[in-house]
Amino acid sequence: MEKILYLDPFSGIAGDMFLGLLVDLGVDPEELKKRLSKLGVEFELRIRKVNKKGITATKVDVVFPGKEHHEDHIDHEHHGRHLSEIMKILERLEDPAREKATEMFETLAEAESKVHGLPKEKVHFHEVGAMDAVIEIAGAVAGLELLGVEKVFCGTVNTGSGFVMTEHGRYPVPAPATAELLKGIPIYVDQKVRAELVTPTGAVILKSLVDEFRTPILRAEKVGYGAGTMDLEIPNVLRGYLGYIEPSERIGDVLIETNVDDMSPQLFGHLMERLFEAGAKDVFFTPIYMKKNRPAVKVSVLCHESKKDEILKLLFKESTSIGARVFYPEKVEATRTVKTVKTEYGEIPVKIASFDSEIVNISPEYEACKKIAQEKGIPLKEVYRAVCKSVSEVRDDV
Ligand SMILES: O=C([S-])c1cc(C(=O)S)c[n+]([C@@H]2O[C@H](COP(=O)(O)O)[C@@H](O)[C@H]2O)c1
Ligand code: NI
Repeated sequence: MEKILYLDPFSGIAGDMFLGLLVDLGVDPEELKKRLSKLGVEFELRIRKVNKKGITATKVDVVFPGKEHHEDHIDHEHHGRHLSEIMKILERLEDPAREKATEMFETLAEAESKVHGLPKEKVHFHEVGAMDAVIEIAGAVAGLELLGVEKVFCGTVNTGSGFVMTEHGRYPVPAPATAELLKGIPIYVDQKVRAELVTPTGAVILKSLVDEFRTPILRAEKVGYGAGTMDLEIPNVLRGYLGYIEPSERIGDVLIETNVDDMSPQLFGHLMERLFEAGAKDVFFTPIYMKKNRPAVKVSVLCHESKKDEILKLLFKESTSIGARVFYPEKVEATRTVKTVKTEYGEIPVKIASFDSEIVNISPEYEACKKIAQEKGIPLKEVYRAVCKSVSEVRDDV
């Protein structure tokens, strides 16, 4: 069954709140620190239990040596950073975290660039947030991997309201960069909570890591709370449910099929393009022989049931079909997690698929293997061999 995380941001989200939630849900801080040590940045994760209006939550503070209280003064060593400097740091991560974290910082830079009318390369990340955001964003990606979360859902996001002091001066809440990042995400500006509940880092975590903004029917195995810094009249925490989608929810997709025996082959390419544009998750054509051995093509379209009518209408408009069959397939998938194995060429992430509590597939992370093959000047298949050798030796632990 698909392991999911459902976020309930009734008090918004910031980078530290998301990290606190992940630890509260079971991420091992040592394992998280180990993955983040690849950044080559000296920092500590100060983790403690706090009480927010009666709710016990986990608070994570990113602390840089000698900069114990960076909130009350601009920390000149971390004073503002340009995108290029930050990218060099994030490039030290291993895939898939590297790719996702760099994409998230690009997104943050694009928002800041749009708001201030600056080219992305000239964007100057706000002093206090720059290095915190690096750790918080890389930690968010690594933490989801460590929890084995396969899909993230999120409810409507409370942005808070009022004004906040930033390096540009008093800014409206949500801050302009936050508002830019929250485009397309369901939000509400809670006039009763006069505080900044969503920061740009929190917003980019939602934008890049949430798969669907809706409340699924789920069964939670764990409920966690990540604490924010401020004390508000509401509990300033980010709540998250770790669990599984309820079977009835799994019938989210429909499979639409129709046989077409009198349509010019030229039209099939256009039909496929239009179906994908309309939001089909997959489209495929199967050659078949119908009654009296008439050659034909079975057109199959997989889409979310909310798209069914739109897809059916398009199918009838763009093909010669006037009828279709609609199936409600139950989707069965292996559970996927990422683990790191020690090999003679160093630690390499492997993707593990399990079904019914049994490992059914193990595949080395291609980008990480390719990087090692290039660095060591050895064939890629040699790196794969070393991974398979290590996996077979430690299969029980993997
Ligand atoms: O970090 C960035 S890009 C940033 C942009 C803006 C603008 O609206 S422009 C404002 N801020 C403010 O800095 C603090 C910390 O934000 P983090 O995302 O770094 O936690 C917060 O008050 C933001 O509103 C940051
Ligand atoms: Ni700004």
